[in-house]
Amino acid sequence: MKAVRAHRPSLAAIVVAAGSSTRFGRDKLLTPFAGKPLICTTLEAVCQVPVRRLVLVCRPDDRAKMEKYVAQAALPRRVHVFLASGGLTRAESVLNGLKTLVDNGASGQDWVLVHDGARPVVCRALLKRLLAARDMGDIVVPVIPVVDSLRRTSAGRTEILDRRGVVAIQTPQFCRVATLRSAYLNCADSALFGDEAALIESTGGQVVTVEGDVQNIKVTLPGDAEMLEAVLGARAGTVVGFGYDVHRFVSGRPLILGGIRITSALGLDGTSDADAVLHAVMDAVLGCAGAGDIGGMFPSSDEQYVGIDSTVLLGHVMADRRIRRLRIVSADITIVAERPRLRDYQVPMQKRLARLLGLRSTDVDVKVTGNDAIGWIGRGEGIAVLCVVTALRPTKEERKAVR
Ligand SMILES: Nc1ccn([C@@H]2O[C@H](COP(=O)(O)O)[C@@H](O)[C@H]2O)c(=O)n1
Ligand SMILES: C[C@@]1(CO)OP(=O)(O)OP(=O)(O)OC[C@H]1O
Repeated sequence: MKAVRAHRPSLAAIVVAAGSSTRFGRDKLLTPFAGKPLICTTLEAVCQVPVRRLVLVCRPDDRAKMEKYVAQAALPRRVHVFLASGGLTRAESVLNGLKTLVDNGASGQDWVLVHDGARPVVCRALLKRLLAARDMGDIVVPVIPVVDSLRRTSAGRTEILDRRGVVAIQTPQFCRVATLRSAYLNCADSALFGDEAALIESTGGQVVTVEGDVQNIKVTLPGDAEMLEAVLGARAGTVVGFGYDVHRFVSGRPLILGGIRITSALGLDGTSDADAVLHAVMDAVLGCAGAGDIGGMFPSSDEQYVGIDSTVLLGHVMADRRIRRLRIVSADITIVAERPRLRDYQVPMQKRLARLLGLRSTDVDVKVTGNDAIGWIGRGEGIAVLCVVTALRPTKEERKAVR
């Protein structure tokens, strides 16, 4: 989040994410959809065109979480992200974003895309249509035709509305920084306007429309969650990664599995804390990206890994560029151990793993089984863990955008 020096016209984005999610029922922007918090998907989507400065406008209470999600998002290296505080209205939030943009070196001649944080699937083709129409008016907006019949309801009575020529307005809305700034300066009450196009038009500016995209949905109602998952799933390909790990029981070490301390007379031997569950999970995650294994990433010959907490290693795996580009969708784990009894730890492990992987606990399954007293596992000499992780691979467009 460092300052950028002013230069000839460049592209910026303001993403407004300071709403209260009242109609959705929980904080939709921080909720994972198809394995990624919604806001990360939106930020990645808007950066499919060469954005240099990106202002994320959020509620002051969400600032720390948003900083974390910005760091998690797979954004191109050219993008400098700044956070701004939201206001009481959308207009106030956009104005705060605009001030932050200008304070961080954007010039009036720069171009800005103002986008709803809750529209995570804006496609590159739509962004390019906006950029191509930049000189045709004062602000460019995407629109889609209204296909349903319309009625206005009031006090129990309804009246038919003529839908001919009626379009629904989407975001991003695209204009010069100076155009947006002067619209705010010249408008008595910007809160009266629902979007930037209405505001700019009210001060005499010309609005240009381009074709929007029906998939560019604004996640608003609880039912939109399924629609969003379906759109994201349809756009990406599923990949599967498999992981396997074995560690030997020894005395004098704690037993840690899935990031949870287990009551046991014996622990597992290893360079690290020997958390075989996390090791199998990490290998499965890496497998989804074709990124090798943990032995290659964290060699046992390297002293820095002696006694290391495996949740720290998982943090490194999740922060790897190749992994950040994926959407981890599910993890299915089987622990093969004759003893100790692990049944009571299944749910705590499931919850811990879900948090570490950024998943809902229903997307993680932890199974435990013995080995019918057969062989080395049956004799209680060690344990084995198997794990399958599924993930969505980014679309070709997303891969091109993040180098
Ligand atoms: N270390 C273990 C192994 C098994 N369990 C629980 O017992 C069930 C039956 O185990 P099998 O060895 O017959 O597959 C298994 O589903 C687990 O619920 C356990 O708690 N700890
Ligand atoms: C976790 C690492 C870290 O050096 O070591 P160990 O704890 O020995 O675990 P193992 O699964 O045998 O090897 C993977 C290593 O990356």
